[in-house]
This record gives sequence, structure tokens and C-alpha cells, in this order.
Amino acid sequence: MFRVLHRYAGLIGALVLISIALTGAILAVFPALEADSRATTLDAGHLVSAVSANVPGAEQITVDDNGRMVAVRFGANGFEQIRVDGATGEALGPVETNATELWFEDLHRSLFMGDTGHWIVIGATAAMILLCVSGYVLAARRMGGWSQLFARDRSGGAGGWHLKIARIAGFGIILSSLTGLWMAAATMGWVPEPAPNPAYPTNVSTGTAADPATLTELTAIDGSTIRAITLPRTDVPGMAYMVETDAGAGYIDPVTGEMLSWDARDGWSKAMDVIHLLHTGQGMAWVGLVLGLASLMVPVLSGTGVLVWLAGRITGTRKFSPAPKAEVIVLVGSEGGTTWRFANAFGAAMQDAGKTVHVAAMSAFAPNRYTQARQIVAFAATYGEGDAPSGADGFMDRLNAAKPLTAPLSVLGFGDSSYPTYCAYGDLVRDTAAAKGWTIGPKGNVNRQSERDFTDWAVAFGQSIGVDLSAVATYLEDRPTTALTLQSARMYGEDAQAPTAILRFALPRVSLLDRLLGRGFAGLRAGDLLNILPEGSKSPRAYSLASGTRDGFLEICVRKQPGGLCSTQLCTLTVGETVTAYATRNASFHPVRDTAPLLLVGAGAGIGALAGFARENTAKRPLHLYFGIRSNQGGYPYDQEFADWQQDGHMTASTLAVSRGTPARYVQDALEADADRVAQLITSGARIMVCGGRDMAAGVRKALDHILESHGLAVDLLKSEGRYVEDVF
Ligand SMILES: Cc1cc2nc3c(=O)[nH]c(=O)nc-3n(C[C@H](O)[C@H](O)[C@H](O)COP(=O)(O)O)c2cc1C
Repeated sequence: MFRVLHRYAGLIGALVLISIALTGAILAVFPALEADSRATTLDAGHLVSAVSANVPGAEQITVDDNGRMVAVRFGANGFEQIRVDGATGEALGPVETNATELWFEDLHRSLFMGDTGHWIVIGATAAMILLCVSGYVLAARRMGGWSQLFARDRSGGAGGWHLKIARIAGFGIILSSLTGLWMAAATMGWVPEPAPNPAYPTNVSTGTAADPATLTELTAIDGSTIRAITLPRTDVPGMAYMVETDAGAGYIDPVTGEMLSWDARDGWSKAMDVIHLLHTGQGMAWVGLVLGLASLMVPVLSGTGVLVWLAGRITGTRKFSPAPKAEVIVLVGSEGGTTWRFANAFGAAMQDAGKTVHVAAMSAFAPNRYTQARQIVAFAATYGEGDAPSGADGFMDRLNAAKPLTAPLSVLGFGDSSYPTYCAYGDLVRDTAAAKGWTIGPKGNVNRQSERDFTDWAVAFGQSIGVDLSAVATYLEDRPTTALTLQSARMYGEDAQAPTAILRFALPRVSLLDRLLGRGFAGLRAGDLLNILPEGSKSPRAYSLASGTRDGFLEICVRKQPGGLCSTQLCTLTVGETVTAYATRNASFHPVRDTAPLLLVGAGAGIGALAGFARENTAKRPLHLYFGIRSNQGGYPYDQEFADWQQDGHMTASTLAVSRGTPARYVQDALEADADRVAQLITSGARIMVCGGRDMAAGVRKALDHILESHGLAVDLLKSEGRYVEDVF
């Protein structure tokens, strides 16, 4: 329901909302431009005396919300409004209306359409509130609960920006909209006007009026609190000063200076003042500027929102049911995105078999919404050392907190059997659920996105509930792949039986849509993955990118594996030949954008991503590299670049460990040898990124634990703080 509300309220109102928001943002600047620094220091009596002397015939003195003081008198051409210097009471010249401000005000309040426009604006403002509230509900679901609303979000593209901006700007937009609606209601007379209303005195003295600067009650009023003073007419005896201040309104006798009647401003009227201030910023310019900034985000949010919606339509995502209506809940724990392909295929096959299906990220796990669920299925990928993928953020906490449902939970793990922690996260989910009392459905693992593993499990699952899913593989939409042309190849380490190639491919043309949606080959960064489909296999192999889209080429570092299908094909590729590939994001292995030093540790082909981080380090943050290779005879990968980058500041220092050199040492030995410097870097806040083989990563963890022990730190602690990340293969 919230998704439909959010989508349609947004699409219908987008243009009107953009116009209201932009004009609101522009109007918010006027108070800051117009704020009058000549606020008065005089009391009301001396002010009236000075203004009367400078503007003969003045009948009223008013002060607007920005402190501009105006004297009004009846002259030859009717009423005249004269700006007055609050500090001296001197006349500054006729008031000039700001035509631009009036134009924007008219557009903002009624789209130049009078009452009809006013109603459209009221409707659109209400839609804006619905949009923000439904948006917050969706954001909380996506982040895994309200307590996680502001947790770090690693998604990129239009959707990522939409979420990041909306979470912050939403509060300002809601505040502006609510106060705007209230003011519109007040204009329409739907809320009582709370102005103070003192009784007109009947006992005003009729003698000669005294100099206002001598009237006790008038001079007792602080001039800076005045909103308006109406002066008694000299030709009509028995008239009193009418004074309106921040505190209330009353009448003062012009002869005796006595306060004849007074009506204090009540709480209601003060609340209206605050609402007015919050909406217009008048009287407190910075509030206006903050809210104006939030309003400026409305067009950005409309644009990114439309792109998210378009992306769903263009990729042809099948329409699944909302969670409370679905019999089958499919939850996806993915990092690189490939698991979604299987989940969507499974969901579509189940739907065509007559089931109502809901497909969502594991991070959106909300068991209390699964009121019709008969089956819950989790497709869970594994990362790092058996860790959860980012798409399952918060899942385990909620599983632990939830009461088991009667619907059984089936877990299909996605992983790679070359990892010792093969599908470990899927196993963890299954074991935890079983321990909590959930009934566990058919289990299975999918190795390297094997369609056969997937089909085997799906068929077994279907049988368990009486549904034929033997054709599930036909629902697998293939990812769009691209032919990449090799531009250059550099080979190293052939003497040491560790052939490693740096392959540079031409960046394919990136469509505008991909660029806007941040997908395909658009917006890639070093550390993202280039998935290559070797000839003769449907199973892609992922290589870390050593370059980003901005570099204008795609570079990977490949270690030739004995008998390896893909690495052999890549290492024998010649310039001008092509490979079939697609790219996926690996946001958990991007350097966090801050100024903390980077400590990069890697070995073998792991140097690719690390070299990419140095290449993109245009901000020249401190960057220290420890890098292990088998032999440096005849050079090693990126040897020339490292020298250049150290010269131009992209890299602070690089330390090489050669396992078949003299002295023979691994990268962890190099870290131990530099223990003091390493400890100093980490204790001063460095972020550590490790890339390469599993054994190397385990050795590095051990060495760092040893180095950090005496400093009260450990790798696990750094990991939990997000300061230690690994990309291990
Ligand atoms: C950096 C990285 C680390 C991985 N770590 C593991 C692991 O520890 N255990 C495992 O079984 N699979 C591991 N895998 C394999 C993925 O789980 C597997 O490719 C999965 O299908 C990816 O799904 P996704 O694209 O939806 O995230 C890893 C893959 C990458 C790229």
C-alpha cells in the first residue's frame, strides 16, 4: 500500500510539487536579503516622537517580521508608506514593493490561478506530506527497521541517492508542508484568528496631547517589540494610542500616558507566530534557508524517484504481491545482485503456478506482515569469511527477535565452493531459525550461480508443496552481457610459475539511461567486479576492477590458474580480441570517502583493486601499500605506476615482499617488520583493505592481531567498526 501511495502521489504531483518547492526555496531567501539591520534601540514613546517629527502627519507606524519599519500617512495622493530608520526615526523614502517577491508569492500560493490554484496547491502540499511519510515507511523497511533508518546505505545509482537525500531532507519538507497547510487553513478562515483584541476605552482624556516621549506607559514599551502603533488624530479629541507588541495589544491615553486597556497575546497566538516563522523564515532567516534547502531537494527527489520507477519498468521486473497478501515470501540476501535473478525466476515460476508471491531483500524481513504466508524462502549469498551480504543487513537481529511463524522457512544458499566457508551464511540462517523453533523446508546450495543446482533445489521444493517447477530455468533472464575488446596486455611472473596479466579493455559505450540509473558499465569504481563468461561455460568468473568508468578503460589483474578455464583464456587473449562480460558493484570494497589514511595489503592478483584505489586517490590522502609477489625478476605488476604515483602523491609508500626473493618473505612478514609504523597508522585511524588469496588474508589478520595486541586493538574490533574490509578469493 505504501509503495503504491508513494509512487502515484509522487508521479501525479511531481510538477506542481516542484513548482511549489522551488518557489518556496526562492521565497525563503528573501527574509535573509531583506532583514533590516537598523533595529530600533529607542522606546516606543521616543520612537513615536522621532517618527512624528520626521514624517509629519504620520498616522501609523508598522514593523514587519523582518524588522523593517514603515510610517503611514494620508497625503495628497492618498495613503503614503514611508520607510523609517528604526534607530533614529528618520524618513528613508517611499516603500518600494518587491515585484519579484510578489510574483513568486503568487506562483507559490496559487500558481497564478486564484482560488482554483490555491486548492491545487493545498492538494499538492497534502500529497507532499503523504509522499514523505510513505517514503519514510519504505526507507525504514529497506534499512531493516526504524532504528536503522540512518544506518549507512551502500547502494548507489538513482535509488541510492533518492534514499540518502530523502532521509534527511524529508523532515524539512514535512515541516514546510505542514506549516504551509496550516497557514492556508488560517487564510481560508478554518482556524480561529488569534489576534489580541482589547476593548476600545471609553474614558480617554480630551485635554492637549503630551509629547509621546513623556508618556509613562508608552516609554515603558521596548521599541524592538513593536508590531504596530496607531497614533491618535490631532483633529479628533478623545482618541488613544493603539499599540500592538509581541506581548499583546492595548490603548494608551495621549494626555496622561495611562494604559487604558490591555489584552495579552495568548499561547494560541504565540503558536501561530511560531508556525508562521517556521514556514516563511521571516524573523529568523536561517530557519528559512534550512527549509529552503530542503525544498530544493524536491526536484532532485522527483527526478531520482522517476528514474527508480522507470528502471523497474524498463528491466521488466515482474509485478509481485505486497507482503501481507502473499502465500510465498521470497527473501533475497545479495551483494553483487546475481541472486536476484534466481529469486525473480523462482517467484515468476511460483506465480505462474497460481501462488501469490512477494519478493524482497532479506534486509526488509518483517514477519509480522506475512499474515497469509504459507512458505518463506530465503536466497542467501555468502561473503568474506562466511559473512552476510549487504542485502541481508539487520536480518539476523530480526530473526532472533521474532516469534517463529507456522510457515516453514527454506534456505537456498548461494556461494562458491572454492571458499572454505562455502554458503556459510545460508547455513547460519538455517541453523539459527531451527534453533528458534522454525520449521525448516527443503535446503540446498547453489555453487557459482549454477543453474543446475538451482533447478534441482527448486524441483525438490516444488514437490514438497505439490507444484511442478521443472521448467524454472526457463524463467532465468540472462543478464545483458557486452563484448569487451582487449586494448593492452602486460605479463609478469612467468619465470616464477606465477603468470599474472594486467589486461586493459576498452570501456564500452555507456547509454544515458545506464548513466542515470548507475548500472551496467556506468559509475564503476576500482574494487567493483568484472564478470567474465569464458567460452564453453555459462558460469561467470568475477575479477576485481583496477580502474573505474572515469578512467575510460576497464583493467583487471589475472593470475593464470593451472587448468583454469577462464584465466587461461584471458592470459592468452591478444589485443583486439574480445571477451563476454558484465559488471557488478562491490560497494563493500570501496574506500570510505574520508581523509583517514589507507593501509592497503594484498598479494598476487589482489594488487589489481589496490592499484585502482591508488589511481583514483586524486585527493592524495595518505596511502600505504604492502604487497606480496612470488618473484620480482623482470619487474612486477604496476612497478612503473607505483613509482609515478609515489612521485605525484597518489601513494605515500609501497613495501614489497617477495616470497622467492632475498630475503624471502610474505606480505605478513613485511607488516611485522614494520610493526611500529603499521601500529602508528592504525591507532591514528587508518582504514585497512586487504585483497588477495584466502591464506594470505588469514596470515595478514594474524600478523595484525599480533602487532595490535599491545595497543588494545584487534582485527575483529576494527572489522566491527567498518575499518577493516577484505576482498578474498
Ligand atoms: C568478494 C567475494 C567474497 C565471497 N566470499 C564467499 C564466501 O566466503 N563463501 C562462499 O560460499 N561464497 C563466497 N563468494 C561467492 C558468492 O557468494 C557467490 O558468487 C554468490 O552467488 C554471489 O551472489 P550475489 O551476486 O547475489 O551477491 C564470494 C564472492 C565474492 C565476490
